Amino acid sequence: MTHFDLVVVGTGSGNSILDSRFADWRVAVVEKGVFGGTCLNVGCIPTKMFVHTAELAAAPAAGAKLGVDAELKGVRWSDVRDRIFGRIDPIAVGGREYRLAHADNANVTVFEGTARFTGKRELEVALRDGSTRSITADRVVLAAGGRPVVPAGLEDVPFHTSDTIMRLDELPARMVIVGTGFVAAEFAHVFSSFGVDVTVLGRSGAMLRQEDADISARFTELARQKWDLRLDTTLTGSAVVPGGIRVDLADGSSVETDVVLVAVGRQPNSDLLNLPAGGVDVTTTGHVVVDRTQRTSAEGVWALGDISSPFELKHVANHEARVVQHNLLNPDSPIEADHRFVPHAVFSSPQVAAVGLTERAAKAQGLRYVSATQDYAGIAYGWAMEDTSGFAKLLADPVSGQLLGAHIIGPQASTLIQPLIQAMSFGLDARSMARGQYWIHPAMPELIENALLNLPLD
Ligand SMILES: Cc1cc2nc3c(=O)[nH]c(=O)nc-3n(C[C@H](O)[C@H](O)[C@H](O)COP(=O)(O)OP(=O)(O)OC[C@H]3O[C@@H](n4cnc5c(N)ncnc54)[C@H](O)[C@@H]3O)c2cc1C
Ligand SMILES: NC(=O)c1ccc[n+]([C@@H]2O[C@H](COP(=O)([O-])OP(=O)(O)OC[C@H]3O[C@@H](n4cnc5c(N)ncnc54)[C@H](O)[C@@H]3O)[C@@H](O)[C@H]2O)c1
Repeated sequence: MTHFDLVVVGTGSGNSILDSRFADWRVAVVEKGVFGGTCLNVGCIPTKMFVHTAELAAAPAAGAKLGVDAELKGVRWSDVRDRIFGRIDPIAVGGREYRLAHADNANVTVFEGTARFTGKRELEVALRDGSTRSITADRVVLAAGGRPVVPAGLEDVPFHTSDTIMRLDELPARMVIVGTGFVAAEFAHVFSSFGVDVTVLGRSGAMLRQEDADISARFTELARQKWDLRLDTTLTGSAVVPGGIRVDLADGSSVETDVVLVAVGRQPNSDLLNLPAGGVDVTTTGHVVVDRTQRTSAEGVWALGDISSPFELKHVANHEARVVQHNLLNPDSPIEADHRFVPHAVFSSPQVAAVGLTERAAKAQGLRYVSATQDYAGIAYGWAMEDTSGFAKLLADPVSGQLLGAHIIGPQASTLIQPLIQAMSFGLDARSMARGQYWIHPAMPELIENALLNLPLD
């Protein structure tokens, strides 16, 4: 049994905790998979590299209505894939090497295997070579993330998740995507832009239904023009058939495809950790229970990121890692995580970005609010793009002008949202934000300026 000052389980955001301030701590890092976790290897970073490439592939088709006749000659899938992972894989390898061998990490022991609790702050690691190691620690950080959920009905066919779909050997002609959330919206955009015939299956009647209803409705309407949307139905079964895979739906229809991508959400990896032995409580969804300082129910055990957060976003995992880092180093002056205004963006086509309350949530909370929208079509840069479907929607307190929620669907939504996140985080009211600064003309942020001015404040 080896004792450590600190054990970190998971090398996604957990890996960023360690720096020179821990140089005289005895630290163990446990990783069962690839160094760097989901975001680097199978999440945010490669997906956005594919999304950017998809936008280039889609551009010729979009040019025609502006009078530019261009043609997509082809997508060299294996070159795209190998360029992206040729950049990412060495980062994961380098991160592993750094922890294993660099002088900065003389105090760090890396265990490559799966950790599970055997007692309070006592862990057993099943190493990849088949052996086990028992370790104890004064402090444990759980940063073990989550994994894709696989629905029933796919027992008899091969299928992909976001973990594997980006490494396909070749681009298929047809793809069925099960799910209508972030992963479905982003990969439907990527693969359809590359020429794949995409079908999306959803249980509910809309895509991105967690978004504000106006955004979800607009996204669904646009998605229907590009992808075969089969909504309000569920997958009941599937079979391998000559030439592909048949997916059967509850409405009695079926779809034939070459590849199935499952995108129905993620579950925390808490079940791999034998948490009851460690005294660590979980919610009914399997998320580790944490207080505002990221402490779990077990003394000396902290958690961060997807294993404990319902947000399942990298910027949240990184923020929580900084909170845990501070609290490990400064136990007498702990800080709290700030989850007031957590933004997100869906990098599909169109992009969607949001922060704060949807109109549905504002109503449910009984808040007094006013709302306003501004179409891209009504701003000069929107004319330049000939955009006819994008808009921003703001919700604000009618008296104070404080923003309650902001929702954007359209080009560069993920960037345009940032000043609104800033305004909400620092309490800047809509009037001051609109008129207390210059807005560059005729740039896209005029969308935000006009949406702010459209708010019917008291
Ligand atoms: C396809 C996709 C796209 C995404 N895009 C975005 C995006 O654009 N923006 C955004 O903000 N977020 C995005 N996310 C979400 C983001 O990737 C996650 O929120 C983030 O990576 C979570 O970080 P984490 O450190 O909590 O967990 P992870 O990065 O998942 O790290 C957990 C690590 O723990 C290891 N582990 C698990 N159990 C054990 C165990 N018992 N013992 C040892 N090791 C263990 C795992 O192998 C893993 O390496 C995306 C996710 C996916 C799937
Ligand atoms: N741009 C980003 O920030 C980004 C991108 C990708 C993923 N992510 C993160 O990863 C998480 C997982 O993404 P996701 O798209 O898998 O989940 P999600 O929660 O966004 O969407 C899952 C969808 O699948 C539906 N669903 C659930 N069970 C189903 C079933 N049996 N059959 C059909 N549909 C079903 C749900 O109703 C939901 O609409 C997200 O919550 C997000 O936080 C973020």
